[in-house]
Amino acid sequence: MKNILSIQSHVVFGHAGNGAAEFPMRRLGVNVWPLNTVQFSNHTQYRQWKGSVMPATHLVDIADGIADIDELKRCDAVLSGYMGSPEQGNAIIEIVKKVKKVSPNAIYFCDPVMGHPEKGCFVAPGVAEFLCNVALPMSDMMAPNLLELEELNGKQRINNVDEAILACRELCKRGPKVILVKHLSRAGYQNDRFEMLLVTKNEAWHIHRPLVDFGVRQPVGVGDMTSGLFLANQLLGKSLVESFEHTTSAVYAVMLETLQRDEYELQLVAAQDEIAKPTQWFSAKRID
Ligand SMILES: Nc1ncnc2c1ncn2[C@@H]1O[C@H](COP(=O)(O)OP(=O)(O)O)[C@@H](O)[C@H]1O
Ligand SMILES: Cc1ncc(COP(=O)(O)O)c(C=O)c1O
Ligand SMILES: [Mg+2]
Repeated sequence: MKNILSIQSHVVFGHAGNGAAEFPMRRLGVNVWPLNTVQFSNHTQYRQWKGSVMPATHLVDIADGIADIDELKRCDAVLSGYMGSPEQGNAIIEIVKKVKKVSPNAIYFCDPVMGHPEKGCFVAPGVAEFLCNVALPMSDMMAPNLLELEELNGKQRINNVDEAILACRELCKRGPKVILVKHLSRAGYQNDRFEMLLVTKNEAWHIHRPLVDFGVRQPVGVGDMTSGLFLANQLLGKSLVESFEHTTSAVYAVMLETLQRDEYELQLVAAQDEIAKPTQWFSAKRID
């Protein structure tokens, strides 16, 4: 059994951060050790929430506790997502180093959540800089959306798929071996499809799925679920392309279930069999 130390936000009501990634990863058949960076009542796109950001020392403490019972060596991957502060980022990097020391093959998968102020997703000052300067060179895999990719690549605007591939290759030169662009949005080929890219030094793959029409109230946590599913697939020994295709297909099934139930929060439990074995399969196309 593979073990993922998943360091992300936790919401008590609904699904974002660990609350969006943990169950789908477990449903695929990997162990998850959730380490929560914040505990909020609900995700921040409700525009009001209660709760606390964990002190950075708490994160390292928990990892040290696992090391003290001599179990940190069984960690196969660290996954990081929404960070409550740049200090938490430094703590996460310290944890990654501790894990890699006792588990040299462990991978660090960084989902560089930077938020969308215009969408109501707020990230503390300094987190974006931390992700660009510190987390990027330490990570083995990264999963930015388009805005995050632009930010990581020196704030240069990306207008199309070719430019997105080039930007990913620039990131590959600085650390990560695999870049999953989990939402191409306006840089994609078509504006009536949901598109993603998978880029390594030598390959680039493109995939698309239909847009599901939620109107203005788009579900949150989709990025977190996407990163979690991709990493879980990788740890299960799937190829990059199969991981990419399964992730797209499973996320689409959850989106459909959510729309059919007329819900705002992702319907992870209702769609669990579809997460494991999606009925509709989307295939990736090699474009480079
Ligand atoms: N098939 C789909 N149809 C419509 N909207 C989708 C689909 N898949 C994902 N989305 C939405 O697209 C957005 C992706 O958001 P984005 O900010 O680019 O990535 P992230 O989820 O990491 O923040 C989310 O609001 C999500 O609800
Ligand atoms: C607490 C929390 N975690 C994580 C996220 C990221 O969610 P997404 O996967 O949609 O980027 C959000 C977005 O608002 C959030 O409020
Ligand atoms: Mg996101």
